[in-house]
Amino acid sequence: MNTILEVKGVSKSFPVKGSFGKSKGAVSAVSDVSFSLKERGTLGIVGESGCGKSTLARLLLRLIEPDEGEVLYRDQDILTLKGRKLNQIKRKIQMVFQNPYSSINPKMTIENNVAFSLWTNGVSKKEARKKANDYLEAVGLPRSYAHRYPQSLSGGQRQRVAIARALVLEPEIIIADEAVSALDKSIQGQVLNLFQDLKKDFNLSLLFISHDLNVVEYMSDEVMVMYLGKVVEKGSAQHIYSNARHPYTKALLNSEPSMKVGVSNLDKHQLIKGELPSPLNPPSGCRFRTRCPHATAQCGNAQLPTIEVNTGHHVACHLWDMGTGSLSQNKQSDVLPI
Ligand SMILES: Nc1ncnc2c1ncn2[C@@H]1O[C@H](COP(=O)(O)OP(=O)(O)OP(=O)(O)O)[C@@H](O)[C@H]1O
Repeated sequence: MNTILEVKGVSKSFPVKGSFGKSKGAVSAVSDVSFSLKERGTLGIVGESGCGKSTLARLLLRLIEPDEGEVLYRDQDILTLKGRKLNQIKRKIQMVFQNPYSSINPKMTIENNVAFSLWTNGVSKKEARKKANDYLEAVGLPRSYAHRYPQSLSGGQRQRVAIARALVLEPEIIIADEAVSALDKSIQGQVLNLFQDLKKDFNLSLLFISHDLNVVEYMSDEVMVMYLGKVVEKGSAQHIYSNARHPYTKALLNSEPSMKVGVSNLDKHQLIKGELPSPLNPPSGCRFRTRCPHATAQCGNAQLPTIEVNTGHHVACHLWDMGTGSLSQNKQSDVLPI
């Protein structure tokens, strides 16, 4: 499969001001992140709240500008583009946000919500409405809903409208940022299946951002795990879920209750030890070292390499082959039971 999007060494810090506007430094939200998304593939991006997932998504859409790095869409660095050329590519990358209650306009009918971006791109009202109705149907909403207002729809139905609005511009990439997190568990599955169907029907490539490991496993061919703005591990979903090598990935997997039928791991459901360090002053070297039960003095070394432990499976940990299996096999004092 060809690469459709390649991200190289992207970083973003936000300046933070204290009282009287005095600078308190900068939050390192995304630090030297690189990955590629394959054409018609799904890359899941996973990590705890605050690890930089949404900042990364906003950087890819150029809603904010990175401090450094490259974002290549079909080999073209979109960070260097301006005007019409940039707009053409921006249409090809669309986003579905977490909250369907705030992301669609409550004062517009559903049809107009979907048609709006076509009007602003110069499509006639008649043509835009026709297309909007086609895409509402594609996401499973009856055409009779077209003249309704968002208030009359459930959360799942609103998210379908948000998906139709993203699709109507005929993108090649959809970035779904916590797109099912605000929905009831019973509705989440339907929306995930909708993404899977649409991906096939419209030849889409998906960047699927979520803090929910079960959701990411269900959706993704490849997975990237982030911690405090850094990539700690990436590889095929199979490698990550069956043979995780970074202590943070292992800890995350151990803290997630499985939703697979017949699997009960609630008894080993554990929280990761310690507090997330402040992104204003992240630890040097491996940013997970302050919470890692295996950390050594070497982990503070700023030049720690990322190691390819298997084809396409990269781990930012020099202890990747310690063979400890999982945190559940460590001393009980290393982990906190829920
Ligand atoms: N505009 C901003 N100004 C200052 N700090 C910011 C800004 N946007 C994000 N941050 C900080 O950057 C870090 C990463 O935030 P981000 O929202 O990208 O994480 P996330 O993984 O998407 O978390 P969540 O799932 O909670 O949204 C956090 O420490 C956050 O407080």
